[in-house]
This record gives sequence, structure tokens and C-alpha cells, in this order.
Amino acid sequence: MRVVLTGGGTGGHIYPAVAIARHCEAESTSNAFLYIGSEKGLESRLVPQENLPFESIDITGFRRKLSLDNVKTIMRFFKGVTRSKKLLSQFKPDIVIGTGGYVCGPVVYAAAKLGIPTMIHEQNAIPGLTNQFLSRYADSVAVSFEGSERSFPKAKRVLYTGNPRATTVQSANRERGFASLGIPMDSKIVLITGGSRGAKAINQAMIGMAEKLGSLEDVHFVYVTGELYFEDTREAVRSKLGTMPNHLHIVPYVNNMPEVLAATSLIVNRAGASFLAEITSLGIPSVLIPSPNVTNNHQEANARQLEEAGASRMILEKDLNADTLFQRITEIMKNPELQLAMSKASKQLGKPDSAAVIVEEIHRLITRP
Ligand SMILES: CC(=O)N[C@H]1[C@@H](OP(=O)(O)OP(=O)(O)OC[C@H]2O[C@@H](n3ccc(=O)[nH]c3=O)[C@H](O)[C@@H]2O)O[C@H](CO)[C@@H](O)[C@@H]1O
Repeated sequence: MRVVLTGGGTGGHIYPAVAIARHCEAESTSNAFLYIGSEKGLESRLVPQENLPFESIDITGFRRKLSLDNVKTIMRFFKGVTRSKKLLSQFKPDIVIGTGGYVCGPVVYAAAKLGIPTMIHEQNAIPGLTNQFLSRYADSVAVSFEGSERSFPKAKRVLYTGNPRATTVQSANRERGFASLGIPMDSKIVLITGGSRGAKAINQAMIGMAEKLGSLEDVHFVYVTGELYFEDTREAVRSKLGTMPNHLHIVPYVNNMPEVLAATSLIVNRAGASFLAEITSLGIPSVLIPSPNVTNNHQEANARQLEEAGASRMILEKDLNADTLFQRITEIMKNPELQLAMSKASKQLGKPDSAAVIVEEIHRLITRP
């Protein structure tokens, strides 16, 4: 099978594409892949690290307001279609799969125009702009939440698959998660992240509560700051505490996130959909702080699904500070029964067979008459 993957901007769009590639690879080592992304997106760094061949096209996103920039965006879109057609004609894929983000637009559109089977995957409960546009052209639309099929009324075929990252994390090695952070396996890990790019508001709360963390025995805190905020956050914590305590680990980014998640007892996070698929697949309790700066406030919609099921406690960003965050964390970490109940509720939402369902659909699309 020859597969083109496209998707990007942030980790939440990239890792599902990588997960699909990994599952196809596990089926047959002779399958070949090409990832088409944007040089400006996180994919230009992450995809080569995942050992997948990478080609780029130049693209920017639409502004929702009337803006002259949108004229340039339309011109770039059509240039992107031309470049995509060239790349697709060279690679000759059996299928093109888009996992969201602006870069998917010209690639999947070009594939549909060339008559190549296409599939798009939507991670969120409320679909992104690009996937909404592409749903008219794609042969198949895969959704991550049961019930969100109706968000794509113009699609030829929509099916509930879940997010393939839910499958990836199932086989992650917990011991390696502890070892990579230098944390003993009899400790508990509270992982705090702001999504794939980090979040300033969460970093501020992390800095503010750093001096209280020692009060929770045998708990190690892993702060994932995002590349952009790493130096400032680490320095702010260090100057506040005068030293870096053993139970506090500050890192810019985690490359082996599935392993670290497998070792995690509680996660504090934004409510990006790929992370949520991972934590529900593993049954990790969570404190979610949805980003208020996303299209249609979709992270809050994602977070509500977990909160209503009892898998998570939500803090809206307007209520976030060091005290509210620390209080939520201690409330859960000091109550093993609550942890267990949240963990069970979380696991019930998980869909660990997602990648297999998607790959079955790929085979169906490729072999149809
Ligand atoms: C601001 C923004 O637009 N956010 C969107 C973006 O979030 P974002 O890119 O933050 O995506 P998610 O939170 O869904 O997923 C992040 C992914 O990156 C991985 N990871 C993250 C940090 C790290 O250090 N290492 C690592 O490997 C996680 O394991 C996960 O697979 O895409 C999501 C999926 O469409 C959306 O729901 C989010 O609303």
C-alpha cells in the first residue's frame, strides 16, 4: 500500500496521522508513506523524527473576519493544489489521508480531483474549518466522538472510528516512562502540560504553585512547558525556590509521550482532542483547562464530555490560578477512591481499537471497484 498522510500545525493533528502510518506498517513492512505538511508547522520537526518521509507545501489559514490576507490565502491554496498534484503524481498513492489543519486542504482536494481515494479524520467534537470544507470531497470522513457524525451533513460517508492515538498508547512501556524521567517506579507522577505547544496561563499557575508541591508525599510533578516557554518557566521556578527540588521535573517537550502517559497517575492539561483520546484509552484521571482561544470553543466541548462522565474536573481559564489548580490536584491525589472512580470513568470513554477500524476503512476504500 502507498499512503500519503497530511495534517499539521499542532501535535493534535500530526500524531493521529503518524499513528495510522504505524498501524499500516505493523500490517506490512512493504507499505510506503509520504507525509505532506507545512514547513512552518510542528510537523516539519516531528515527522522526520518519526522517520517518515516529509515534503512541504506553503500554506496559511483563513481568517474568520473579512481580511485582505484571505485573498493571499486563496492564491496560496491554489498554488498548494498545483504542488500537491505534482507530489501525488510522483508518489502515486493508493490513498490520501488528512488529519486536519490548514495544510490538509490543498492536498486532499488535489487527491480528490485526481480520483485518488481520500479519507479525512476529525479529532474534535466540533469539526475544524478545513475538515468541514474537505468533507464534501473526501470518500470517507472518520470522527472521534460518537454522535459527531451529524457534524458532516455533506459527506458521502461518515463513520465513528475514535482517534488512532488511543491505539498507540496501549502498547506503551510504563517502566520506560518512569526511567526516561529518572523517577522511581514506586512514586506517583502528576503530569502537567499545556498541549503540544505549551500554554502561558498554565505555566503561570505552575510557577505559582511550585513551592507547595513538596507537601504531597511520593508524588513527582512533571511540568511540560512547551518549547517557547521553557527557559522562562524554569528560571522563574528556580528563582522562586532557590533550587530545583527532586520531585519537580521541568521539560520543554516530551518525545516519548505514550510511555510517560503510561506512567502517569493524574494529568493536568488543555483539552486538545488527541491528548484526550490517549488519556481515556489508558484510563488516566484528569484536570482539564480548555483553551479559550480555539475555533468555536471546541476544547470546552471536548472537556465537558469527560467531566460529565466523571473522568475529569474542569477549570475554566478565567478561574485558573495557583490555588485553584493546586486544590484540584490535592483533592484527587489525596483520595484514592476518587482516583479509581475517575480512572474507570475515563477508561469507559476510550476507544483503543481505533487504528484497526481506520485501517479496515482504508482497505475498503482502496479495494472498492
Ligand atoms: C490550540 C489548538 O489549536 N489546539 C488544538 C490542537 O491541540 P494540540 O496540538 O495541543 O493537540 P492535543 O492536545 O490534542 O494533542 C497533543 C499531541 O501531542 C502530543 N505531545 C504533546 C506534548 C508533548 O510534550 N509531547 C507530545 O508528544 C500528545 O501526546 C498528543 O498526541 O489540536 C487538537 C486536535 O485537533 C485540538 O483539539 C486542539 O484544540
